[in-house]
Amino acid sequence: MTSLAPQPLSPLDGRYRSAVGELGEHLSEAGLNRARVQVEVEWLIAQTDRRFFGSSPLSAEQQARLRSIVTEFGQADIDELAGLEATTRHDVKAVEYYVRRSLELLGLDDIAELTHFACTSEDINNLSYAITVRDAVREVWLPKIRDVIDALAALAVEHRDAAMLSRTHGQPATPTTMGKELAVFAHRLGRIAAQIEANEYLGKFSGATGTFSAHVVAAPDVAWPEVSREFVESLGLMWNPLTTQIESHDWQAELYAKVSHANRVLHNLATDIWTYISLGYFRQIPTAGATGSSTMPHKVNPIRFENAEANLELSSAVLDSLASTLVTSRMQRDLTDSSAQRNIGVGFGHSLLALDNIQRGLGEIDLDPDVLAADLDGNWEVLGEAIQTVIRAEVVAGRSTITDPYALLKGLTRGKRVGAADLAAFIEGLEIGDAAKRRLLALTPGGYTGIASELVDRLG
Ligand SMILES: O=C(O)C[C@H](Nc1ncnc2c1ncn2[C@@H]1O[C@H](COP(=O)(O)O)[C@@H](O)[C@H]1O)C(=O)O
Repeated sequence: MTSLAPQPLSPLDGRYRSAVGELGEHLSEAGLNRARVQVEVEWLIAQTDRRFFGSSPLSAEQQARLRSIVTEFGQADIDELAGLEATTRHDVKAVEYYVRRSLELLGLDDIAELTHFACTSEDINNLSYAITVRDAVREVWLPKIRDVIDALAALAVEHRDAAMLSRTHGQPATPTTMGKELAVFAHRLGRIAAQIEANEYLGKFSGATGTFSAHVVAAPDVAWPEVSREFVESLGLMWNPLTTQIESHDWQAELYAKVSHANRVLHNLATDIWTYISLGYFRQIPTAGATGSSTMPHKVNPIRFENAEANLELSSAVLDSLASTLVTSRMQRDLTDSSAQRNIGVGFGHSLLALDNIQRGLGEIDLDPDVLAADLDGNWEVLGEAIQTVIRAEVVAGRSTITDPYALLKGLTRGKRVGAADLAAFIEGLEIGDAAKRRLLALTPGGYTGIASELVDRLG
């Protein structure tokens, strides 16, 4: 048999590449290496700007040329780094050699020894992860979830007044509107997205065990913590002053817990829409040429929502695992974080894929008002709550002497099918005020939605 290898093992890099490829800009091996080069280059510029060890500030042109190795980082550089790592067997050392070679090519060999100066690998790695994860979240994941929230909000407004039977415990319950139910999800996801937007991205830059030992022995008079803080902040990150060799990764645990939370709410949305489709509330718009079932030609399956469900579970499994493992490291460091962090893109990739499917799925469903109306019309007993509540108010107001209205309505409706005529006859016979009676007689299941429609208007 002909060998098929090498092939991508992950579907994110195979069939789903087009949906999640944008994340690779940041959360791939190449994205990480480019950020590592950026941190090394910026550290060189920061040191020369401060004239460390008699060095001179680089000219604007020299700085621009140095920074261009970051902005023009491409396949040739990826390959060169792979070649260097094959020798060093140390990924960050390979980056250091790559930067040194770039300095040579730029005629800046005199500052070569400032490359990676006083740094441990984690000084470069933690800043690179903070940069790449921040950019992936802000430039890719958050815009996508905002697209989904916008699509949900638009559907909520569209179906603002579409009365729908509720189901609590799967049983017919006080009606609502489809718009209000979709608005609940938009509201929940909006809150979580705002929390994710506000997540902190911390960075440490303090040497082999977080003590600035090498820094101080090389230059005792420099205010190293201040230099470190300024450098970390210059990368748009928040300075972490107190760590072991590694950044403590608490910001990552916080972020992944929030994204995982968003995943679970999205999962709830996906399974609810799936259920509404199954009830016939939503029709799926068939795509020309597409097949639902390989054997049952009539079918249009809710595959967008089922794909999302599975990928949200996978994403949360990865992100929960990262959030859990990253906050522990034996004594001053072990390398488990390094191995685990290589899967950050997997966690975000499955979530992004699910968001893409939900977004597409939301664009392929049509509400069927006739099914909603028929379901409401078949469940007049849900008005039992309305009637017993009005009777209570009438009793308190002195217009009725009915004792235990709840029991009265329970006797009429519990576990029974009650039609419009039954209820009308029951209401006619009630000892309550005329206005209340008229209000109850005018009520239908579809009209018993409270202020569900107006609640949709509360969406920002
Ligand atoms: O500044 C340092 O390097 C400090 C050093 N600890 C290390 N810190 C960061 N990276 C390290 C460390 N050790 C190994 N490596 C490199 O990690 C890579 C692990 O490769 P893989 O198992 O493929 O994920 C692979 O490239 C390894 O070479 C220490 O001893 O404290």
